[in-house]
Amino acid sequence: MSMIAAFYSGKSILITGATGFMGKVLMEKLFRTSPDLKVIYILVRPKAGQTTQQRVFQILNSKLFEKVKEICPNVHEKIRAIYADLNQNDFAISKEDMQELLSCTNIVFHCAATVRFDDHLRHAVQLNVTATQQLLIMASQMPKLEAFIHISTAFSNCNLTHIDEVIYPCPVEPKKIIDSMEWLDDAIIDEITPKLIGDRPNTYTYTKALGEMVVQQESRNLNIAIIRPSIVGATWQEPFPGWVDNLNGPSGLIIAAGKGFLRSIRGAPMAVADLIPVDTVVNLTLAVGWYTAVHRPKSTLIYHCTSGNLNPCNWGKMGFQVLATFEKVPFERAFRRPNADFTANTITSQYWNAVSHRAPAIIYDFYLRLTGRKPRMTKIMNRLLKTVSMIEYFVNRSWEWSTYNTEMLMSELSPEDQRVFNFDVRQLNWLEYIENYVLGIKKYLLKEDMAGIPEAKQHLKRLRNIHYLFNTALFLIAWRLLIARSQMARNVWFFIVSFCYKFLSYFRASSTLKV
Ligand SMILES: CCCCCCCCCCCCCCCCCCCCCCCCCCCC(=O)SCCNC(=O)CCNC(=O)[C@H](O)C(C)(C)COP(=O)(O)OP(=O)(O)OC[C@H]1O[C@@H](n2cnc3c(N)ncnc32)[C@H](O)[C@@H]1OP(=O)(O)O
Ligand SMILES: NC(=O)C1=CN([C@@H]2O[C@H](COP(=O)(O)OP(=O)(O)OC[C@H]3O[C@@H](n4cnc5c(N)ncnc54)[C@H](OP(=O)(O)O)[C@@H]3O)[C@@H](O)[C@H]2O)C=CC1
Repeated sequence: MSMIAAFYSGKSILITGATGFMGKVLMEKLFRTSPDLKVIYILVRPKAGQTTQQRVFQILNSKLFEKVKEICPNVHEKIRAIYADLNQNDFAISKEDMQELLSCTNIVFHCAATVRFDDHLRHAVQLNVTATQQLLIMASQMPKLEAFIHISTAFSNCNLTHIDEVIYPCPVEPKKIIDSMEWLDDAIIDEITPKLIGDRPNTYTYTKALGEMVVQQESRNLNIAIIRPSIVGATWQEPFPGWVDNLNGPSGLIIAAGKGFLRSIRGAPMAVADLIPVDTVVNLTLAVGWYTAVHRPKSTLIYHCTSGNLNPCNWGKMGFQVLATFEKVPFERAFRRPNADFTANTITSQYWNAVSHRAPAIIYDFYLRLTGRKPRMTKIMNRLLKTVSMIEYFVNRSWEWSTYNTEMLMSELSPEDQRVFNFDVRQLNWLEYIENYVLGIKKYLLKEDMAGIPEAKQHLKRLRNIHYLFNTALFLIAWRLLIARSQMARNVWFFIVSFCYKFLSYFRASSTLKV
């Protein structure tokens, strides 16, 4: 019997960010392994015209929850969706709901965050710092609380190259930042943002670092742990391989490469691609919840959930396998044949951006205009280039994260728990994982049917022929222009033509002699 699964039985668990990528996998695993848990409270806001109940209904009826519904048929009754907006005071939770949360919650998993790299500092602080502070204040009023697990990111200290499982202080105190966001206007915040984030690349990593400081400062006598995952990718094994439902991390770029939009990215092929499957993160999170509640460590422990030091894979290997998978299972209706590569520096990157990204987009938009349709490719390309520019920081560097606490926890688990809550990334076969990831993107994100693969392959052949035709035409035009202007080019041309003529004549003569 799994001790961790047994621990969650009968518990009331509060999850923030349950509608997000990681939150859904966390809920799924909890229901599948501990169907006897009492209730999962989730803080949800209405979104995209859907009420909180409709959102929960949609999640429970998704493919991700198919197994859960077999194991825990009354799962609908065990989820309590509480209307909440983490941007508001007291999260806009009603008095009755707040009372229930405070009096019943045993474990808190705080996953909610804004993960946008370019978020305005005010908003990023509100969600990643102030909301964390408020949740901790709530937690301190929960008499039955056994553990509070905060999800941060391994990149919260990406300004360092070696990162230990400790909290690194930021120069300005989070409380001062929170206060100043209340009275500074947007223009001033914009002006001071680069100074505040310093050598971090964006507001996301900066506010996640502030969030960790808040956790440390507000911990009081709570049992707290922090988990720092690196780049979270599709599921490795559970509930099935390759599940992914958003464009964050590499997923959006894999689509862009598979559809032929992304042809080059400035990156270091030998840099470590510190990807970590979402089910691995969730398994560690649940193990940490158990360990923190049962063993009550004296201080707040931080767990790195990374792959680089235990089972490294680099961007070159990853990109190569992504491209190899496109050969077997191409995406439908590609714009161009998938053929992306890493470039080494800014100059070559700008060259390829002009030649391989902007120029084809302009030509295609010209074609759309000619055929009476609305041009759209330049807009798509500009968006893609913006995304790429934000991600480049992470594909040009390698980091070393120590994993003492994570390895210590692994050794504390029983063999059964090590199997059911496996977070040993050394067992991960990267090539298999990446292939399943690409397949998962095709199935669950793009919702493409496997039956369409022959047609997708046929489409790629047509694109290849168009490509050859276009290049030949381009070459002939360029050559014709050159001949018209340069005596030297004319001489070369006549030399080649006469050489070919002599060559052919020789063969014709020798074949006549043989007869
Ligand atoms: C030697 C070997 C040779 C072989 C070579 C082969 C090489 C070839 C390469 C092949 C394939 C590629 C393989 C992988 C490449 C490298 C990937 C690197 C990924 C690295 C990620 C590192 C992140 C690490 C950070 C830390 C991790 C975390 O903690 S948090 C999680 C990460 N967070 C994010 O990823 C959020 C990123 N997103 C944003 O910040 C914003 O969305 C944005 C700034 C990107 C865009 O903002 P904007 O306001 O313009 O747009 P938005 O309103 O958000 O969306 C508009 C439309 O764009 C779509 N969208 C959104 N995000 C993405 C995305 N990431 N990619 C693509 N498209 C995206 C969105 O859906 C909207 O579409 P519509 O709804 O249709 O309008
Ligand atoms: N994905 C990754 O690569 C990594 C993620 N992390 C961390 O993991 C955690 C989860 O990330 P992930 O699941 O990928 O992120 P998602 O963007 O998929 O999910 C974010 C969640 O936060 C919720 N949320 C955001 N704003 C509010 C709000 N105002 N009120 C209520 N809820 C809100 C979202 O709700 P809604 O659906 O309503 O928008 C959603 O449920 C985050 O803390 C992130 O920093 C760490 C490392 C890597």
